[in-house]
Amino acid sequence: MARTAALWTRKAASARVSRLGGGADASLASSSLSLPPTRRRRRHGVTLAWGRGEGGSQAWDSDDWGDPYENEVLSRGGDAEFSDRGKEDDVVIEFRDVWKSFGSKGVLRGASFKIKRGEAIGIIGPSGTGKSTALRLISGLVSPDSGDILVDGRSILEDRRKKGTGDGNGAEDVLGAATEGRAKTNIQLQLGLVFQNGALFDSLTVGENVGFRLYEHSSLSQGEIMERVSDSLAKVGLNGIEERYPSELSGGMKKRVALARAITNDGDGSGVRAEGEMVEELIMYDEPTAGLDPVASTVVEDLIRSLKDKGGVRTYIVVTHQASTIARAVDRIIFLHEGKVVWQGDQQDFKTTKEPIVDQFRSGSLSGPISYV
Ligand SMILES: Nc1ncnc2c1ncn2[C@@H]1O[C@H](COP(=O)(O)OP(=O)(O)OP(=O)(O)O)[C@@H](O)[C@H]1O
Repeated sequence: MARTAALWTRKAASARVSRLGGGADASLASSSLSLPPTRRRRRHGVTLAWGRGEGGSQAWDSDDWGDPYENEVLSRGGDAEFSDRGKEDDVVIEFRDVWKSFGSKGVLRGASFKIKRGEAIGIIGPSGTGKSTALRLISGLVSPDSGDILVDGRSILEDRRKKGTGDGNGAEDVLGAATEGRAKTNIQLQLGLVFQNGALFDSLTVGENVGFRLYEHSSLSQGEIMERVSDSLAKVGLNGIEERYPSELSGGMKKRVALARAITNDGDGSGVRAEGEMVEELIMYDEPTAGLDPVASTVVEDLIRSLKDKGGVRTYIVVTHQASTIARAVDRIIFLHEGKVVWQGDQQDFKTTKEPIVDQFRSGSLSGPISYV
């Protein structure tokens, strides 16, 4: 913590200035960055890598673009009191009739699905249908209004009931859990969330960005951290760029750096060791190829696939609109429409299904059940 605090102090002023792009995102960045990153990182226990906002490099996505303290609530895993009831061995994520609104806008409206350990899942569907929200719910950046989410068989609702004071759904309960949960919760399931865009600290070097989690959480020496950083960068095909700054990188490189950050494991969770390396149990990629040219997209798609194939990532979820990413990086597809799962199937099914919503989405036709009016 001290190391990052020093790092932060040294670079905070310029980081704040460089990240404030204007508008709503500026206030988000401002509120996010008004706290030292250590406090924020402790809140959700997931790896946050790519951020929202075209061209922006927000380091942290505070989700509701509101209360940064909400992130405190849902550190995933580990507490001995966390219920194992209902656990299915190979189901790593389960949504049970999940509802989520933002203000008066209903986003998820009874979404239910299961993701098994080892799957390469695509969550697709029309814009605004709640795909990114689903990732945020899994990572604990927001909490459901009703329904439940089981992470590795553990009910977040029950967890919050135990730790909080309310019924597991209300804001008071959330804050109650936050207060108590921070000290008690250990990370058991290694989760990584890779946001849509950069989310690199502009004022930190690539090496400092990639090693950020380790500076925050581990007791590793500087040398050990830099060794892990180099390993992660090598895995994404970016050897030797530790001293560069994000502004010196292309969009595709930034995405790969963010990916390297997501897989740089501090080893304090229960990720399983395989051949001496930590395994990320679940990585979630939010539109990892958005804005990339076709070849750069292929590089990222293959990288996502190869990180799993080589054993560094056990399960992943990709939210994407890109046909190439669906075809190349995904085995099974969950289709969301108007906040519900309307179709699920594998690649072959996706290509051939006559389900009207999927058919329209696939063809890009203006006529059909999907309406943008
Ligand atoms: N924190 C928030 N506060 C207010 N509204 C939000 C918040 N997060 C999401 N929304 C709204 O919820 C809706 C669903 O957003 P979400 O990002 O989950 O959709 P999506 O399916 O990922 O869309 P896209 O494909 O366009 O990225 C959108 O209308 C969005 O503006």
